[in-house]
Amino acid sequence: MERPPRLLCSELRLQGRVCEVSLSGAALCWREAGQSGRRWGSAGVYGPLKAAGSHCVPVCEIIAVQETEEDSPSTDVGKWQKVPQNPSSSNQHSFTVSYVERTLKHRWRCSEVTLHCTDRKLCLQWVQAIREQLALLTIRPKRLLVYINPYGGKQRGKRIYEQKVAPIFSRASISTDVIVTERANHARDHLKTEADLKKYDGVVCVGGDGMFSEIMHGLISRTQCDAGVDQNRPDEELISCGLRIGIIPAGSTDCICYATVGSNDPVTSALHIIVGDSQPMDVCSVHHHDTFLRYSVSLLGYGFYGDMLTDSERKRWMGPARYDISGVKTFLSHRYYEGTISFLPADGTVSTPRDKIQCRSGCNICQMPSLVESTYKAEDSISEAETKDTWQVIRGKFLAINAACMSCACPRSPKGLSPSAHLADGTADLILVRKCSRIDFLRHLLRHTNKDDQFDHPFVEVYRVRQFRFTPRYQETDSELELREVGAGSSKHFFTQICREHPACGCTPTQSSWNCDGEILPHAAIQVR
Ligand SMILES: CCCCCCCCCCCCC/C=C/[C@@H](O)[C@H](CO)NC(=O)CCCCCCCCCCCCCCC
Ligand SMILES: Nc1ncnc2c1ncn2[C@@H]1O[C@H](COP(=O)(O)OP(=O)(O)OP(=O)(O)O)[C@@H](O)[C@H]1O
Ligand SMILES: [Ca+2]
Repeated sequence: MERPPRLLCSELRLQGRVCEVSLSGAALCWREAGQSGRRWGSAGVYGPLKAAGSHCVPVCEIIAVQETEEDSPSTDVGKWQKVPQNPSSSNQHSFTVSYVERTLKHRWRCSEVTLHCTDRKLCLQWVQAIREQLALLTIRPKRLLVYINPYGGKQRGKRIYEQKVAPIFSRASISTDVIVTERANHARDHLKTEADLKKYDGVVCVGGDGMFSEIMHGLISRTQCDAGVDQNRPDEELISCGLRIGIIPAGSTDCICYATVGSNDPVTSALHIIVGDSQPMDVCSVHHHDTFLRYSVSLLGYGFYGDMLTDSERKRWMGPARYDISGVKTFLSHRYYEGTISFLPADGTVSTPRDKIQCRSGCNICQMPSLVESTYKAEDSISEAETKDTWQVIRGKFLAINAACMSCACPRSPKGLSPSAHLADGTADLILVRKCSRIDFLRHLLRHTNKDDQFDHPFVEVYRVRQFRFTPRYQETDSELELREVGAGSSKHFFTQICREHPACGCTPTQSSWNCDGEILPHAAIQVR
C-alpha cells in the first residue's frame, strides 16, 4: 500500500520525552525519537497502534484537537501535570488531541495525548494542520437533534446524556438541540409535524428500543408524508430518509444499539456518532389488511414474547427487571397458539439462518449489490410469486413465532434470537417454536444465553424470509378487537384478564398479541414485508 505523503513532521515533547510526531492525510503518529519501531503511516489505517513506543491514530478517529491552556489538566497520564515555571521552557506551548481508543468487547473510549512544542507558532501550525484534516471528513455530523426519554430503562437517560455524552459532543464541536420528552410519542409527533429537519445532520435517541422505534416512526412517516406515499398500502415502495439516527443506550433491552454497535455503552455510541459511522438496517412494515400498524427493526414476536410483553407493561415501574418477572410467569403459563404462517423464502444461496456468518459493520453479505436488486424484484412481484406458488404455508400449534430482522443481540442474550441474521439484507429470520414440553422449551431458551445452537431442536424451525403473513386459527371477533383496544381501566378488560390468568375457568385465550420491538400490536392477523 502506498504511504500517504506527510503533511507535517516535528520533534515534540510527550511526558518529558522527545518524540518524532508526523501527520499525514491518513494518520497522526508519534514515537520516541531514536526508536526504530514500525514505519509511520502504514499502521494508522488499521487503527491506533501502540508498539515499542510508537503510536498511530487514523485521522478519521481523531475526535478533536485544541491548544492546551496553561495549568490545565492533562488526562494523558490520568493526573494533573505540572507546568514548568521557567517562561523559556519548551513545555509552555502544547496541544491536546482527543481520539478513539478501542478497548475490550467492542467498546470505545476517548483518549488524549498532549504534545508540547518549542514555540507557539509551531503549536498553532499543528492545531491548524490537524483541524484541516478533520474538516475534510464530511460524513461527520455537525448539528444534531437529540431526544431524551427520561423514563426509559432505569430512568437514567438524562444523566447519561449530560454526564457522558454532552461533554464529548461539545469537545467535537457538535452543536445540539436537546428535547427531553414529556410524554410517550412526543418525539415521534415532533419529528412528524414540527421539527425543521433541514437544520440537522442527524437525530440522536437517548433511550431504549421503544424510544428508537418512536424516532424511526417519526422520521419514516415524515419522509413518506412529504413524498405523498401512502403507508397504508402494503405494496407501496417507501422513500428512504436522509437523516441517520444515533442511539445512546438508556433503555431496558437496548437490542438495536447492542446488535448494531456490539455493546450498550453510551460513550462508545457517542464516539461512533462523532466519527460519522453509519450502519443501514432492515425495516419491516406490518399491516392488518389495508391498515398500516407499525414498522419493526428487531423482534416481532407472537406467543411467548407477546404474552411476556403484555404482562410486563403492567410492571413498568420495576424497570428492566419487569421482563425477567414476566418472562418467568409467561414461561410457567406455557400457553400455545394455533395459526397459519405463510412466507416467501429468501434466496438460500446467499445466506441462511443456520450458517455461522455473523453480521458486523461492513458485512459482506449486506453489501452485496445483487441483494438490493433481488429485494426489489421480490417486492415488485408479490402476486407473481404467489401464483408461482413460491409461498410456503405452515399450520400448527406454536409456543412462539418470532421474526427477527437483525440478530436481536442484547446483554440478556449476547448472540441474540437469531445469531446469523443480517442487519441490512432485506430479510428476517422466522423462528417457529412448536408446542413442546416445558423442559424442552426451557432448554431452547437457555441456549440463547450460551454457545449452543437454539435452532437444533426437533420442535424449532427457522426460515430466512422476505415477507410473511400470520392468521390465527380462531379469527378475532369484533368484541375481542374492542377489548384489545380499550384501556386497562375498563371492567371488560378486567374480567378478560382474570380469565386469561385462570385457565381453570375454561377460558384460556385463543390468541396472543404481537410484540413489535417492545410495543403491543392491536391485531393478531398481520402481513409483514
Ligand atoms: C432461563 C433463562 C432463559 C433466558 C432467555 C433469554 C432470551 C432472551 C432473548 C432476548 C431477545 C430480545 C429481543 C428484543 C426485543 C426488543 O425488541 C424488545 C424491546 O426492547 N424487548 C423485549 O421484548 C424484552 C425481551 C426480554 C426477554 C426476556 C425473557 C426472559 C425469559 C425468562 C424465562 C425464564 C424461565 C425460567 C424458568 C424457571
Ligand atoms: N416522557 C415520557 N413519558 C412517558 N413515556 C415516554 C416518554 N418518552 C418516551 N416514552 C415512551 O417510553 C417507552 C419506553 O421507552 P424506552 O424504549 O426508552 O425504554 P424501555 O422500554 O425501558 O427500554 P427497551 O425498549 O430497550 O426495552 C417508549 O415506548 C416511549 O414511547
Ligand atoms: Ca435482516
